[in-house]
Amino acid sequence: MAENTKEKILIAYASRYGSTQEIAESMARILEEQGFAIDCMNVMDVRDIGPYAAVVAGSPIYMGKWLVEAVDFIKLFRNDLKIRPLAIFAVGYSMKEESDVIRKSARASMSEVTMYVQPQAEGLFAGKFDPDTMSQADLQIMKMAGAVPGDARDWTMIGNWTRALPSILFTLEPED
Ligand SMILES: Cc1cc2nc3c(=O)[nH]c(=O)nc-3n(C[C@H](O)[C@H](O)[C@H](O)COP(=O)(O)O)c2cc1C
Repeated sequence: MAENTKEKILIAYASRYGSTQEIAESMARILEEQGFAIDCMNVMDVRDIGPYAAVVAGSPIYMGKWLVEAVDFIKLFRNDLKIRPLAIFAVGYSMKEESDVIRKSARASMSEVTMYVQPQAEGLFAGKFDPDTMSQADLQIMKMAGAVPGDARDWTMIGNWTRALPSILFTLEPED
C-alpha cells in the first residue's frame, strides 16, 4: 500500500478512438498505486480545476495538432492551470519511430497549448491505428499517409514517465 501524499490529481484527456483515453487510464492506475487520489475524465467533462493539486492533460495528434477540445480545455482553465503544477502529453502514431524530426513535429502539436501555460513536464507517446474503429474519412487519411495498422503504445515508457511525475510536479520551490 502506497504511503504517499493524498493530493488530488486531475488527468484530463481528449480521445477520438479511445487509445489516448486508455493511456490516461493507465496513468491514473499508476498514480493511484502511488497513493494519489485521481479523477480521470474527458476534457469536455471537466467543470472545475479548483479541487486539484496538479493536472495532467493529454490529447492525440490529428493533422499535426491537439484535438480542438483539448486546446479549448487549456484555454478555458489557463488561469487555474498557471497556478498549479501541470504535465501535458501528446499521442501520435508517428512516434512509433524514434527521430528528432518526428519528436520536433510532435512537440509542435503542443505549441498551441504552451502559448497559454508552462507545463513542468511534457510527454510524447506513440499511439494506435486500428482501421476497424475508424471513420472512412479518417481511414482514407491514414492510408494516404501510408500508415500501417497497429498498436504502438509503449506501456513501459508511459509507466516510467508517469511514475516520475510526482517528484517533478510536487518539487517544492526553494524558499528565499
Ligand atoms: C485523420 C488522422 C490524422 C492523424 N494525424 C496524426 C499526426 O499528424 N501525427 C501523428 O503522430 N499521428 C496522427 N494520427 C494518429 C493518431 O494520433 C493516433 O492514431 C492516436 O493514437 C489516436 O488517438 P485516439 O484513439 O485517442 O483518438 C492521425 C490519425 C488520424 C485518423
